[in-house]
Amino acid sequence: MATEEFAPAKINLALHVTGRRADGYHLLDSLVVFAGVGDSVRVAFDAEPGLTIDGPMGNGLAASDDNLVLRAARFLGEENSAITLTKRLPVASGIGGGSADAAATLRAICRLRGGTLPDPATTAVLGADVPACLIGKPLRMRGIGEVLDAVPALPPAHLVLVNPGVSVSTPDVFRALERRDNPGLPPMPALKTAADLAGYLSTCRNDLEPAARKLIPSIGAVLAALEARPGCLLARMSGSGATCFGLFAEGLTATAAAAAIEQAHPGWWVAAAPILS
Ligand SMILES: C[C@@](CO)(OP(=O)(O)O)[C@H](O)COP(=O)(O)OP(=O)(O)OC[C@H]1O[C@@H](n2ccc(N)nc2=O)[C@H](O)[C@@H]1O
Ligand SMILES: Nc1ncnc2c1ncn2[C@@H]1O[C@H](COP(=O)(O)OP(=O)(O)O)[C@@H](O)[C@H]1O
Repeated sequence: MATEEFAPAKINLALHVTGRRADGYHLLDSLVVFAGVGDSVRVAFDAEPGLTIDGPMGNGLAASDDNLVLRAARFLGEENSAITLTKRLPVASGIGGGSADAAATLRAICRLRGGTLPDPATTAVLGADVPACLIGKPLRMRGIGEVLDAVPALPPAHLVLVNPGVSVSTPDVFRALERRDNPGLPPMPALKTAADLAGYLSTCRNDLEPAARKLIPSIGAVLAALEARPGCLLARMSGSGATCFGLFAEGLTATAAAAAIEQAHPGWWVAAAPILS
């Protein structure tokens, strides 16, 4: 008995920091989508228990007890699962790879058991991004990540994701914020085209970007490389960085932009993928 689940990259198309709780966690207002690039998690109940990590980004990620896939298995009381994680997303990069892996593990275990998924809000103990990753569809994320609302259908659009090869500590970025009382997302009008989506996003922000850019100056070069590509409608940082996305209307244009950036910057991680609906 085994099953495999896709763990798509989480992208914060907009991320406003609107306050701070007494426990230090930040209140967010974020438009979150998922991209057609990600890790894979394979779970088996009838094999030697443990975690095996492979894939191009597997180096440097320990298969230790605190790995989010093992924490997710323990959350469901299935610590004796055999799990293989194929890591394609860069670690600590603002696209929620660990949270996506945890959510994929929860989905895989529930599928194997033939049971229902846990209430997403209860999974926030695994990480603030895990509830959103468990739903895996475009949504508005508030609270510290546990308040999730559906958003009107987004138009078809493509992303080019670029990471300069530098990992970022999420707590360090939150600590470096100069303001924590910013306004929330503006109301979202009907968005029919990718250009409409870019127009709306241009009225939004990623409030973590200035702090992240101070810590990782190469984020500026990543944004400039995306903005310089033909067809790039808008470029922004995702999450606490350092991964940035460029928004494109056409898949072929996005693929061409990704190829050009990869050629010019061999040390960067680059991927082109559609926004999942
Ligand atoms: C910033 C975001 C935006 O989606 O994305 P990433 O950059 O991680 O992808 C998330 O809120 C990150 O979620 P996640 O990575 O699951 O965070 P957690 O493990 O729960 O928290 C890591 C640390 O970040 C800080 N933190 C996290 C979430 C939040 N709303 N406020 C915070 O202040 C806290 O210092 C916490 O100890
Ligand atoms: N399966 C996993 N994949 C990635 N990171 C993990 C995993 N399990 C634990 N971690 C830890 O979680 C931290 C955040 O990783 P990640 O989710 O990739 O960050 P981000 O949300 O910023 O993209 C890292 O410091 C990493 O060591």
